[in-house]
Amino acid sequence: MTPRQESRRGDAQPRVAVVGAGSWGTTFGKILADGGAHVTMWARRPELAHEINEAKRNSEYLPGINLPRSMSATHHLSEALDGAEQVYLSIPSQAVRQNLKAVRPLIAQTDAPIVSLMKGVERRTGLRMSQVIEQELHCDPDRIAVASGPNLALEIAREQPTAAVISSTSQETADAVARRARNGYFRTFVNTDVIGTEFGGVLKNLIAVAIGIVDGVGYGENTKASIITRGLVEMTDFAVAFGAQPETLQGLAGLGDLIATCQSPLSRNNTAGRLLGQGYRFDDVVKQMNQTAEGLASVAPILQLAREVGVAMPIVEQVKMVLDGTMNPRDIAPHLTTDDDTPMGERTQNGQNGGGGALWRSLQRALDQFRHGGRGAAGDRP
Ligand SMILES: NC(=O)C1=CN([C@@H]2O[C@H](COP(=O)(O)OP(=O)(O)OC[C@H]3O[C@@H](n4cnc5c(N)ncnc54)[C@H](O)[C@@H]3O)[C@@H](O)[C@H]2O)C=CC1
Ligand SMILES: O=C(CO)COP(=O)(O)O
Repeated sequence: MTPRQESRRGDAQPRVAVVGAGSWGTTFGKILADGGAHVTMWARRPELAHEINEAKRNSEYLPGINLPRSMSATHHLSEALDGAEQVYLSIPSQAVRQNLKAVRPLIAQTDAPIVSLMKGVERRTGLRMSQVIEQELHCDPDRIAVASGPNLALEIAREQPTAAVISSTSQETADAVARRARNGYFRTFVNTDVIGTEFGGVLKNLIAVAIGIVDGVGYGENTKASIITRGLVEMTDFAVAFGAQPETLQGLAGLGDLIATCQSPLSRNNTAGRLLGQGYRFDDVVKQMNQTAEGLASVAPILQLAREVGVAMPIVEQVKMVLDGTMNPRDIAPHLTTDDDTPMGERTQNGQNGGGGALWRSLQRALDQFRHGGRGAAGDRP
């Protein structure tokens, strides 16, 4: 039975499409199917589409996981997108623009929300994925949503209880996507801070690479806790400089994802860092990774963006030096090595963590409520 015929059987169910059948795309497809949708996956390789259809498995990316009957797959993009009321994208960030060129004519007649599940920036332009989508699909930003949070695919595929955040500049779009993408083990919160939500997902990957490096070297919990804490400061400074709400970085898409990714051996960014810390060269690490580690491609564009807005990112700078082979992984540390003699305050550049931070936050909140007719824009809300 073709995916189209199979989906006709479930016509009462809302239909959604997931473009990309790797570990996160397939897991998200399962989330949506377990939430009541009929899901059609687009897989680049026909043999993977065949395995999902016939065996209800994706053994390469999600070993041991049985997929729901209401999930099917095709390697024809047009079949996957046909009639979809929401479209989810889950392919490596560097391949998104090129794939969107094929998606565009196929969804020209619909106004289905487009949801980015990705956590990288485009290397060449430094653009976030929602910006690339807006450019390539020529669509209203209110139609675009992003999903983020502490979401290690295999744990969720095993139905371990997890929270995530769905963000869109349109509250209506965020709510519609959050309602569709939830079930008994996956709870979605919403916000309208797309910049903070996307940058949270991108930046935590870079800090997770740093954690992997020190883990590989053999350093212990003090080093890791120091990097996580100072890493969150770097993430917040960077994102706020680009217009994010600081609260978003304290939520699921910031601190939440930072904790999950830095702690888990399931994280590919963490794993790539660990190999570097063990002494493997960058090229060898890339060869060993058979799944996407977004952080490796995002380091350079993020540092370029940081320089443009004058934000210091000492930990990310050191990750780049280790990747480039210009710093011994043993020398990576949670401080700026060139600034050792100058005592620094611990707070973020926008004044978080202190009295100034509280004042800043209440001013932001007041402004925010004013802008949104009494409702705050940031903070993860059910
Ligand atoms: N795996 C996870 O736990 C999570 C991943 N993400 C994000 O999801 C995105 C996708 O990651 P994963 O699914 O984990 O990666 P993956 O490596 O498991 O799968 C990537 C998929 O994209 C396909 N692909 C690779 N190059 C392509 C190209 N040029 N054109 C079209 N398709 C291509 C692959 O065949 C594969 O199906 C990344 O941005 C990642 O940061 C977000 C949350 C959790
Ligand atoms: O984003 C993730 C968890 O939230 C997955 O992290 P990795 O891409 O490092 O595996």
